[in-house]
Amino acid sequence: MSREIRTEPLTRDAFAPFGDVIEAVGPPDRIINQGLCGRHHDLARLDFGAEGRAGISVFDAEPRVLPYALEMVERHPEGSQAFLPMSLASFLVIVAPDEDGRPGAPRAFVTTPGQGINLLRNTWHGVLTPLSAPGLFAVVDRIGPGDNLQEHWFDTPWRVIG
Ligand SMILES: NC(=O)N[C@@H](O)C(=O)O
Ligand code: NI
Repeated sequence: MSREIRTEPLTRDAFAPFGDVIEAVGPPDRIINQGLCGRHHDLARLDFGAEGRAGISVFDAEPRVLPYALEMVERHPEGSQAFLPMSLASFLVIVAPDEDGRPGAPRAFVTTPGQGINLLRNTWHGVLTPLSAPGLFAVVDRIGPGDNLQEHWFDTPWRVIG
């Protein structure tokens, strides 16, 4: 079985089982600030559980290049995790379906500049992978008690190609 994953463009529909695409697309839901700002409202299914709260952190991640060796995926059983780039640049988003507690075949999406993403709670995903510098992202995820990280290391890495 090929261990290659070809990247695909990020679309709302393709990503919906895994999370949300956060972007200003189409007409804004509301015009605010005396008509000088369009609000694209409530774009993500955030979830921090009963014992958690929302936190905002900044990730400064090293850029990766394709082909990219995907050695592991992880997931956060207690909450969602959103990545909002602090620069107009594409980045790689790798997710995988769950199959009886293990990740199935991963999918690799490439965002367009201006897109951010929100991962639903317990969604298998690769760690943050910018494709250019600076790899600066605002990250909205759960702050709270308990272990919110489960990792799965592949016996053989997947090879993500463009
Ligand atoms: N561990 C951590 O905070 N980051 C990862 O969850 C990630 O998805 O990058
Ligand atoms: Ni994560």
